[in-house]
Amino acid sequence: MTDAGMQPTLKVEGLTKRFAEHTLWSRLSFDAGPGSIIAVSGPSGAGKTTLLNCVGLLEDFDEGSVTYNEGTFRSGYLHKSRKGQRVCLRENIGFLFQNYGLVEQWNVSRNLQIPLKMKKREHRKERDERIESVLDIVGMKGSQKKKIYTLSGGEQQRIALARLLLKQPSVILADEPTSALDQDNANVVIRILCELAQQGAAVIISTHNEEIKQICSSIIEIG
Ligand SMILES: Nc1ncnc2c1ncn2[C@@H]1O[C@H](COP(=O)(O)OP(=O)(O)OP(=O)(O)O)[C@@H](O)[C@H]1O
Repeated sequence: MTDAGMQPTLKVEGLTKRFAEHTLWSRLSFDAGPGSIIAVSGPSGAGKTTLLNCVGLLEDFDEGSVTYNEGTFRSGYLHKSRKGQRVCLRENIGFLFQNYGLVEQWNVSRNLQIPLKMKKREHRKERDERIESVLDIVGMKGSQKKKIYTLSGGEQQRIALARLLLKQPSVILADEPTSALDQDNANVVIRILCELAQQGAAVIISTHNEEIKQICSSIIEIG
């Protein structure tokens, strides 16, 4: 998944997840380098969402490790130190969820200021220009003042994509990002994820969608 000699952006080694006596998946290992698009595939209940949550440091796992450029997170890391997790989430990881993950009561512009604020204080004009530019890319030009709850699901997912374009995370974890969308909106999601990969992100997508699997450099089957 990475070129020989190139440092992977993300390294997953021997990852195992259990709920009580039930082992969801065990000893999963894979690398993801800049530009790679990896599908996570498997039947309903196989643990695709749980895998993305574990790789994205939102949920602990029972064995193994997840390594980003900043360091390695081993099983139990959530009980030890949350600082590394917070830095990694802020600097490296971007999510694209089925429920869009936006603050519904805020308008589009305020939602899109979150990644910009996290990076550095920018001048207002430059910030607004960048927001305008990414909204144009996702086909949502002029929507800055609209409240999120007034937008359709497809429009909300476009705003979530605009947020990824602003944040430029090195790893993007997308959980069934097209499952609730019509074909036009699904095409936008696929196009932007490909662009983000071309710009150097490693993209991991849980999906049942055959079109998405076709753009992936590899597929991880679970369950
Ligand atoms: N906190 C939890 N405690 C116990 N079981 C859980 C917990 N979270 C998830 N599970 C179980 O783990 C299994 C995998 O769930 P997950 O949502 O990861 O599957 P999935 O492959 O993404 O499914 P789908 O394709 O339907 O979205 C399910 O049986 C679920 O009930």
